[in-house]
Amino acid sequence: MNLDGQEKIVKDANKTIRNYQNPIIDDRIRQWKSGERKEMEDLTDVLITLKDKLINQPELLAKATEEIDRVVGKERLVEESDIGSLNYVKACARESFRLHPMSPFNVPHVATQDTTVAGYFIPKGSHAMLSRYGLGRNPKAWADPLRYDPERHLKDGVEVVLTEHDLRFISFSTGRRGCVAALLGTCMTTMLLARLIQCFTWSPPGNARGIDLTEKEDELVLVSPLTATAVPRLAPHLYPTITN
Ligand code: HEM
Repeated sequence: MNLDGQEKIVKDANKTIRNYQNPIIDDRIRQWKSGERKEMEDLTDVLITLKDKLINQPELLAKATEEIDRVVGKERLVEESDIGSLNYVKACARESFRLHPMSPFNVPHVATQDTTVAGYFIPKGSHAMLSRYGLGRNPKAWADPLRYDPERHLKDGVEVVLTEHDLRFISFSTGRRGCVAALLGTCMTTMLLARLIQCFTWSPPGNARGIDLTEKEDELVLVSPLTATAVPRLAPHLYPTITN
């Protein structure tokens, strides 16, 4: 959407920020490469080491598969009634929501009156945009924020949900304009993920050793299209067939 020509304004603003930031980042990359820098100090260091951290982690997939096999078995497909017992699968979905929002910002909202949020004065009429990306990867809210770690959402005896009441990430937003269908969204997301895991054994394509998860510089999408090999792991009669 390019309402009121905002695309050009945002692109120009990004260009200004990049002109300022890039020399700092380039210098930091040089310091890591030369061995001059060894300790992570701030978000720039975290981002530079992202590529190493986002290696594929087959052991996590194995845990999710094990949970589905234990709760559901291999004789039937995952049903909605299983969702309450699939805490690890939901933790994986929740971790993906945190780390990989499908858009960098929530829909803009306009302040209808002067207000103060967390010490920041927001005058009436301001367009407020919440950064999903900035919140989900905020090192003050999340330890080791760029690590894909579903376990961080697991607490003994507590059912995992995809909403985040402390707003440390904002997939469904909140308040009067928050998503009215968070429960349905949770159900659809969990069912889809659980069935993809239950029905197929996933591996990198061809002889590749892993899947390249590097993100584009200015967008949240991957540099290379995501391709993976899926091999059915259930009895053939469990796969719905398409009939015309
Ligand atoms: C994983 C799935 C979903 C996610 C992450 C999601 C996320 C969101 C977010 C962030 C908003 C707030 C937008 C804003 O700031 O104005 C929103 C609003 C809304 N969502 Fe969802 N949504 C999901 C699924 C659904 C589904 C399945 C439905 C309906 C069947 C739905 C219906 C709505 C409606 C009607 C609103 C507008 C609420 C209002 O402004 O009063 N959402 N959603």
